[in-house]
Amino acid sequence: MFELVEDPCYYCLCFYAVLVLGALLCLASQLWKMLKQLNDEEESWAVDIPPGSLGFPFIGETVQFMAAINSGKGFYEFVRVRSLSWEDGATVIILDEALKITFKAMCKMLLSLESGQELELLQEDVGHVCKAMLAFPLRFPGTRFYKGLQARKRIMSTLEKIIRRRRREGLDSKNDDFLQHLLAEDENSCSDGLMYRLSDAEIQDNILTMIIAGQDTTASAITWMVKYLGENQKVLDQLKAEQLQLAEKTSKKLFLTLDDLNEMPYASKVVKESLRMASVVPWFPRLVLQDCEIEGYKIKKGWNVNIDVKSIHLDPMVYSEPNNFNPSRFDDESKPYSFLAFGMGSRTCLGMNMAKAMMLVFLHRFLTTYK
Ligand code: HEM
Repeated sequence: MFELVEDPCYYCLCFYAVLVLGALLCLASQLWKMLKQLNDEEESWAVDIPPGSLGFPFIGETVQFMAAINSGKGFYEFVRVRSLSWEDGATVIILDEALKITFKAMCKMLLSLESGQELELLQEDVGHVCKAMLAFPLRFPGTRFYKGLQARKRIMSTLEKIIRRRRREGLDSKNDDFLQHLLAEDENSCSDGLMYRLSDAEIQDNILTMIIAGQDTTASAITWMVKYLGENQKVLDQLKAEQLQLAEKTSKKLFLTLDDLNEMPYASKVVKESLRMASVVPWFPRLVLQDCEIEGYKIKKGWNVNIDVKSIHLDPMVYSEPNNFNPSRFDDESKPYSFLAFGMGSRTCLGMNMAKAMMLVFLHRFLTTYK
């Protein structure tokens, strides 16, 4: 008969092994919980945080930072590659970026609003209103049209608050913008009793009209301009030379001035040629006020007619080789009524100069800052 006698050391070993395994499992589960918590927090914040990476848990981007310090390029390289998100080779949707730029510029000019939550909410709501303008007018919750109406109400109440704030601050406040001028005109018209006084609702409506008329149009003009430049290397080279030369003079300034814009003769022609080819507003509807005849055709009073701008801009009788992007065609004076990008006559675009300025500033920054 044998009796199995086990070595007490064997029990000890097993006991320690179980203990170590338990401790490892415990550690792993704690680590897992922490990582999950970090991940959840990151996801819940991801909507609001700036683009880029937070790096690894705990150590962040310390390794990359140390590598940059020790590299020949110096530590600022670490900041540089992270600050210009357009530079990381990612796809840039020009229209989206241009919409942000033009919205900001418009709000600054109209309301001196440059950043903050009010601006962000306004931009979102203006987007809803623009979509609703092209939607089927169904006033049911959930439809695009309904969302646009709700967004318009919110915009109006934000503008109302801004107007009230302005009136409280007094009209001699530091803001020199469109709203301030409208309010000042209003006060004057009240005191001399000669002019019609705009109600606050009319002022709000005017401001929203300007934003809608100016944001999308200018952003799409910028987008077309970038496309045409991308397809025409010679034009791009000539334009870049002009802008780099100007940049030498303006590099110490924070802002470009009107005088600087006047020193961009070639860029101005690039803007004009882009507007000609793109015809952002391709036709204008008009109501015929009296019977008339055009080139032998009788046009009756009361008819709706459209002025077909695109056809005029691409007519070979008006512009030679109209499908070629050639800014130098504007070296010579254009034929009368041949350039209709901003309309003509009493309804000419009110924001024409602002739109041209936005496009020129965009070109300058785009060509002197990015490849
Ligand atoms: C590249 C950008 C732009 C283009 C192509 C453009 C084009 C036009 C055109 C073609 C008209 C005349 C429509 C017609 O005759 O029926 C017009 C009118 C108008 N535009 Fe612009 N526009 C641009 C930018 C702007 C900006 C930035 C603003 C505001 C700051 C603006 C405000 C207006 C207003 C208020 C009218 C109506 C004028 C009136 O009916 O008396 N536009 N625009």
